[in-house]
Amino acid sequence: MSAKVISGNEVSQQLKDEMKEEVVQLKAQGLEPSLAVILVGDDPASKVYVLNKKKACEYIGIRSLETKLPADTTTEQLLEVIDGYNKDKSVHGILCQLPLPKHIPETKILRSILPEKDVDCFHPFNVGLISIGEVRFLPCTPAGVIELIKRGGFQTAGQDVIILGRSNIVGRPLSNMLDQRDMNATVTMCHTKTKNLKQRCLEADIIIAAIGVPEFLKGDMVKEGAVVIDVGINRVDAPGTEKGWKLVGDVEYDAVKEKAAAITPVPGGVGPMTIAMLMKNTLTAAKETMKA
Ligand SMILES: Nc1nc(=O)c2c([nH]1)NC[C@@H]1CN(c3ccc(C(=O)N[C@@H](CCC(=O)O)C(=O)O)cc3)C=[N+]21
Repeated sequence: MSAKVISGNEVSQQLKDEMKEEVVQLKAQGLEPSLAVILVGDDPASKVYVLNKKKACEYIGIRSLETKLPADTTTEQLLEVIDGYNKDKSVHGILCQLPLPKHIPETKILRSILPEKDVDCFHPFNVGLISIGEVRFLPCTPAGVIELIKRGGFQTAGQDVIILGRSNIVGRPLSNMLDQRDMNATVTMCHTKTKNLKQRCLEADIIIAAIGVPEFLKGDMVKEGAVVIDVGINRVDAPGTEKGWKLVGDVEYDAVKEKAAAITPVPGGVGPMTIAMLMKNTLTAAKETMKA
C-alpha cells in the first residue's frame, strides 16, 4: 500500500478561504480582527514562522501588528510590551514567539498575556480549560493535527492513538483533546522512558510523532493501514543543496508511506495548519469582544 498524502497546504488553504469570507462579514459589522506578534532575538526558524503568519493575516484580512525586540531585552521590557497589547482594545490576539532568549522566564511571560487574548492557548488557565473539556481556544498545532485527521477523512472515535512526545505545546494538550467526549480516542502518550515503544506503535491505529528527533518513526514501527501525522519540523544538513539544509519530520517518510493508510508531509503538513489555526483563534478572540 502507498499512503494517501494529507496535504496541510491544501487543507489550510481551504480554512483560510473560509475565514476570508467570514472576515468580510465581521468588517461589515464594524469589527476588524487583529493579531499582535512579539519576536525577541533572531532565531532563523522563528523568522520564517512570523513571516508566514503575517502573510496569512494579510490574505484573510486580519490586521497584524509586530514588535521586534533585540536578544538582550529584559523581562521587564517584554512585560511592558505585553501589557500595552493587553490594554489595547483594538488588539484581539497576542502571540509571543518561542523560544525566548534564555535569560527571560518563559512561564512568567506566557502567564502575563490576558487569557482572552491568548491565541496560542499557552496560558495555564486556557490549558486547564481544555483538560476539563471547556474550550475557549484550542492550541494551534494540536488543533491543526486534529483538523488534518478529520479533513483527511479519518475518525478518532474508538481508535488507539499513540502520541510520541509529551511537550506542553503539542503532546500533552493533544492527549487532553483526543480523549474528550467529542473525539473519543484511546490515547497513549509515549516518551523517552516508555518501554516496548516499537510494539506499542505497531498496535496503534493513529500515530502522532512530536518528539523533535529527525526521522525517528521507522517503517517497521508502523502497522499496515495506520494513519501517521508528522508534527516534527527539523532542519538537517543537506550538502550540495542551495541552502545547505533541508526540512525533515519525525517520520521516516518514504518507508512509512509504504505501510500507512495516510501520512502528512514535511514541509506542507502540520506547519501550515498551525498558522491556519492561529488565524482561527484570532477570529474567535475578536468575536468574543462583540459578545461582551
Ligand atoms: N508562541 C509561539 N507559537 C507557535 O505556534 C510557535 C512558536 N511560538 N514558536 C515556534 C513554533 C513553530 N511553529 C511553526 C509554525 C508553522 C510553520 C510552517 O509554516 N512551516 C511550513 C514551512 C516551514 C519552512 O519553510 O521553514 C511547513 O511546514 O510547510 C513552522 C513552524 C510555530 N510555533
